[in-house]
Amino acid sequence: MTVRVPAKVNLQLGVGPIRDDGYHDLVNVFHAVSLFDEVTAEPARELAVSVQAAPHSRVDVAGVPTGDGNLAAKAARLVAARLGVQPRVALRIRKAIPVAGGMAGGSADAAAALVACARLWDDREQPVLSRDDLMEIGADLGSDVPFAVLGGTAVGVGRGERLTPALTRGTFHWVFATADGGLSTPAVYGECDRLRLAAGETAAWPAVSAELMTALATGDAKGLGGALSNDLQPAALSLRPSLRRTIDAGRDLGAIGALVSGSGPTCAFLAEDAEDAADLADALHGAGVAEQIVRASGPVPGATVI
Ligand SMILES: C[C@](O)(CO)[C@H](O)COP(=O)(O)OP(=O)(O)OC[C@H]1O[C@@H](n2ccc(N)nc2=O)[C@H](O)[C@@H]1O
Ligand SMILES: Nc1ncnc2c1ncn2[C@@H]1O[C@H](COP(=O)(O)OP(=O)(O)OP(=O)(O)O)[C@@H](O)[C@H]1O
Repeated sequence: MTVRVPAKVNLQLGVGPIRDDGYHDLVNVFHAVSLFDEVTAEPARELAVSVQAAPHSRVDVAGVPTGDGNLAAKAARLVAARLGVQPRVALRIRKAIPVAGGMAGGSADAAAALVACARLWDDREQPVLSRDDLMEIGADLGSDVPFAVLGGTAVGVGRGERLTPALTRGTFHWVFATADGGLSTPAVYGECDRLRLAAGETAAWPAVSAELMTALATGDAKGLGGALSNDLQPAALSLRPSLRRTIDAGRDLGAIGALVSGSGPTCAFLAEDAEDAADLADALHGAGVAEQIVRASGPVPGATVI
């Protein structure tokens, strides 16, 4: 049983006030792009996880846990518990999504494991667990996991786990610049709070950008490029100042939108069409401002059995 699962970029990440549980209320417009991890689930004597870079990808998997710390292992345990079976499965993860890169790679693997294990253990005409059930289980694993199950483009509120699909038209063409070494998501949220406090700002309640929704619904790439926003970007730039040079290079080289992806350090650039994306990717490669340059398009479906 093999499941393919996409990375995400956040088209709008509005970060509201910090809540009593330590999370921030968000307006989080997720967009799934064609950069995929694959997770294969096979019956085994006991739960085991192996991780490798996908063929032709140069993802550094050294920091990814292979034991119970792996989000895919946690996902398998939760599905087994819900179905009342033992989690006797070997999970083989092949990663093309950068690790700790702000593209939700760990969440993607968790979503893939949810879908794969449900198929393996709940294989009847009327499955006990629906896609909605898997998204609900996923929310306990991480705020980004439900979206990796759903895919497409969607607006997330609460911690980002309560999702509504968004209307989109056509395909958007992206170039991603990965960085050497990741950024910790809690550290980036913490830096966002620190910067706001130091500036005497109180976090406003975020609202969905009408301009962004219109651009998505009409397939207007230029409009989308102008409406991209990420409240975590100042924090990511504060923790990794070299990203400023990457963002500026992308803009100078013709990107119609440029921002840090989620908590970073991957930077995302929007191009007008596939041809411009290829030119931009070549130019960014030549500029030497990133570890790797990767092209992808969106929206694409969420975790899918292949
Ligand atoms: C930055 C994003 O990737 C944007 O989609 C997400 O908001 C982060 O999602 P994630 O990696 O699934 O994060 P989680 O595993 O749920 O939370 C990790 C940590 O990020 C911070 N966190 C996360 C989500 C949220 N709405 N507010 C937060 O403050 C908290 O410090 C939390 O302890
Ligand atoms: N299957 C997995 N793949 C990658 N990292 C994992 C996995 N399971 C657990 N982790 C841990 O999670 C950390 C964050 O990884 P991840 O790649 O999900 O970050 P991210 O893409 O920045 O996440 P997000 O965009 O959701 O904030 C890693 O450093 C690693 O220790």
